[in-house]
Amino acid sequence: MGGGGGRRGRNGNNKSRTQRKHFRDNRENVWKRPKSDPSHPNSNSNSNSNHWEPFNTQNPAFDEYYKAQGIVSVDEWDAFMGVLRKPLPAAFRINSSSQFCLDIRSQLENDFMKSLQAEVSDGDETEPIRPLPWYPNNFAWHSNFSRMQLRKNQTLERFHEFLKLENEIGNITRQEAVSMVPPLFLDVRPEHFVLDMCAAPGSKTFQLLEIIHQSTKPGCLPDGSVIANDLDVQRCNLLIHQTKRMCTANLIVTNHEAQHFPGCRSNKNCSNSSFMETELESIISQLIFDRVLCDVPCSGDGTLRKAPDIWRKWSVGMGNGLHSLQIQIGMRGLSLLKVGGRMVYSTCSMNPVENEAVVAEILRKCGGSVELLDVSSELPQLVRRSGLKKWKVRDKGMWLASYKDVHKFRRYGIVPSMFTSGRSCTEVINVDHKHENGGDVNVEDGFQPANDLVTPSDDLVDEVSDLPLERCMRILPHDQNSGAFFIAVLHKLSPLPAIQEKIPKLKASPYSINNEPYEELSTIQVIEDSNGLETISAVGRDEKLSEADFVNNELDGASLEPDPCNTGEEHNSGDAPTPGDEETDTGKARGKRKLQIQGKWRGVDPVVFFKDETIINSIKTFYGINESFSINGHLVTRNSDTTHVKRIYYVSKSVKDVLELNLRIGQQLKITSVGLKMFERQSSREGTSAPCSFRISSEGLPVILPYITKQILHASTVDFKHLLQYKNIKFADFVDTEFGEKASKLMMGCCVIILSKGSKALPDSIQVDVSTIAIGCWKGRGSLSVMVTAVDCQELLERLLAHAETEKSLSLPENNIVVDEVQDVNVINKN
Ligand SMILES: C[S@@+](CC[C@H](N)C(=O)[O-])C[C@H]1O[C@@H](n2cnc3c(N)ncnc32)[C@H](O)[C@@H]1O
Repeated sequence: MGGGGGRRGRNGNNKSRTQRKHFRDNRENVWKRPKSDPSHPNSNSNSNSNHWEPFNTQNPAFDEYYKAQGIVSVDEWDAFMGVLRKPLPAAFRINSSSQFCLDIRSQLENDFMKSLQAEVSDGDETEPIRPLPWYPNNFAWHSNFSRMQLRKNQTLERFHEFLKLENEIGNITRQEAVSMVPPLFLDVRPEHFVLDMCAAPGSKTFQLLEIIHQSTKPGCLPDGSVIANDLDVQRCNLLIHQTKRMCTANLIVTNHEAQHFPGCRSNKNCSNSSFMETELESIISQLIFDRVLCDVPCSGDGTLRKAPDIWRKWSVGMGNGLHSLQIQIGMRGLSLLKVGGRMVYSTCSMNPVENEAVVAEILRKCGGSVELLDVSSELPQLVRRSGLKKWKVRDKGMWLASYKDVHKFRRYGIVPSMFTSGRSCTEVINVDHKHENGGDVNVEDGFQPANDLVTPSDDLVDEVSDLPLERCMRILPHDQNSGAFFIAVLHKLSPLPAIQEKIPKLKASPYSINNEPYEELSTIQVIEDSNGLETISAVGRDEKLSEADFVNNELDGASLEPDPCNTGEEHNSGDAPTPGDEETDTGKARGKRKLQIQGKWRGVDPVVFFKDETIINSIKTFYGINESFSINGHLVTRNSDTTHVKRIYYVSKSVKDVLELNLRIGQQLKITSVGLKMFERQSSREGTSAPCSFRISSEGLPVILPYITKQILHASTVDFKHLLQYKNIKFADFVDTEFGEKASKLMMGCCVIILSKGSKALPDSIQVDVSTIAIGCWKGRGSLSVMVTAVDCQELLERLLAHAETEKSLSLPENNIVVDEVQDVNVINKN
């Protein structure tokens, strides 16, 4: 496929030596920051200089800590640190459930791989882009350019534009390569019910949804679904924005502390239920999941190449402070997992206290009901290292030989589970007494606390874990030019034992809201019955947020555009868009205002089933929606006053079941976002005279398309392209006059135009399939207008042109007409 290369005359073989050199120089770039940055050691705060200086990538505490942990051998240390100090190459993933995924892969393989090589190389063998060998179907790619280079280097402009556009549409997702790994080990299938416990900003949620949606036919929804949870409400909004590109009816976004995620147990025999007895038998009575992703908050030192500021901030305390929370989240995840299910525990940290120590403690607590899986045969091309069997604990400049030192040196916040043995104080002391009695060396007597100048000798920590921690995986940057990650795959064999635990007061984590600690001292009790269903009782901080939590809070993702399906959307005074400008209301200022409004109403607006028969019937009649489309019970809104509903969302069967459960149990689940926007009230000037007051939204169109029998027409390729280009065409101006006539006879209001395969408009009754391209339009008095965003129009046009160019290059005689149409479009472009 030709992509856009030919059209823009960027075939690249004529690049000058200077340009190539410029590229090579750029590739050796290091991160830079303004010299006047006050946090920079060499900064001169009075200087207005525009000079950029390399980030400081030195942190002696980091070196000392990791040298002692032995995550790499002494020989490798320099290579490891060398790569860690280099910027991270960009990586991205093709959305495998996108209609255009094969086209995009082919464009990368056949166009960009070659053209980029030609543009940038001068005998340089390094491939500018290449598929990640361990990712299935060549759907994930590594680029040797950092994000900064992609933005700054002119020779890469076409590729950068391609990435930007496809990312915005949702056909690709930029994501750090190693962050793509945990969902792959989760072994998710389309029928699975998956919990993503700490999900924001949502790149892994997106991957999970892709897997769930894989190979679903048009108009069908998968049986499975994903609940994506995050404690941080602003990051939840980023997640909603990310996953909106997926157009899914199988996602629920919630806002809970993962360690206290509600079990939503309902009493099936509850007599005041509004459900029929027969229905009760088939509905779920508690949330238990087939798969759980536990990608916990962590110190993040695996992302040093992407976020070099961590060099300055890093301290041993970051990992130590999160250890207990990580265990709690892991335990909660396992208690919500079905017997036989898989949970992946992962962090983007290299620190064993956040990794092996957490996994070891989870295994100890679960006492044989959970096993650590050996997944060495899965993804064999992914280079990874075995988990550590022993590690060292450090606190405030001191190495601690065992938990006994914690008391001796008054190290609060250090818990037994951080140590390789996982033993508590009493256990350690008992062991020492045994040693004394047996004539062994008394560790305490002989122990000299290490200080910052002393590297711990191996005999300080001589214990080796007897748990199979080597089955954990640590991905290190210098093995395959990536970031670092830690992954452990757990399998639940039987119900968890009853666990009685004291949870110590936790330090504030980097993710806490307004720097408040997550939890006061509390007691948690987990009791699991023989079916694997459990109850959890805990006393914890109620994380209700006040309006003040939102106001003036900038979001770190600059492109954030909150999704209207968030709480409070019905209270927003924004006018419904007029035909032709659907979903174009994405200005940042407006986004911020909406966010504040969402904050105000968060937790107040429940999700309600939309049951207004008059409206539903009017929609069904207007679009001729086939009876086989499950509509009743699948529509929800956030406004119980249905006369003022602006948007109606569609939910899959599995999501519907969860919502019904949540209603029965008094809305324990705090739902931030749910459903696929399917219908939107049309309140434009034209809309008031339309017989149906709801139009079909572009997100919902693919799901309902096979069931629409009225207000639908097939357009020839040329007329379809003209619609995308001009946005509004008078009936008399269509090339195919018959089509123009048919369009004029549609009812006033929303209609659907399908691209005919071939040059002529086909009969309007043909079946839709995965390759069907359709857009929502507005039939007005004298013309048709598209109701698709400008960026969607652009992407569709480019894709159609790319197809036509491929066909042209194949020179098939029957494609002559298509080629003419391409020329036609090019001529229009020039004008
Ligand atoms: C490593 S990030 C998750 C990245 C995410 N899985 C992804 O792939 O995009 C950790 C997330 O945990 C969230 N978090 C922190 N503490 C939490 C808690 N107690 N419960 C739930 N989420 C929490 C943070 O807001 C942050 O978004």
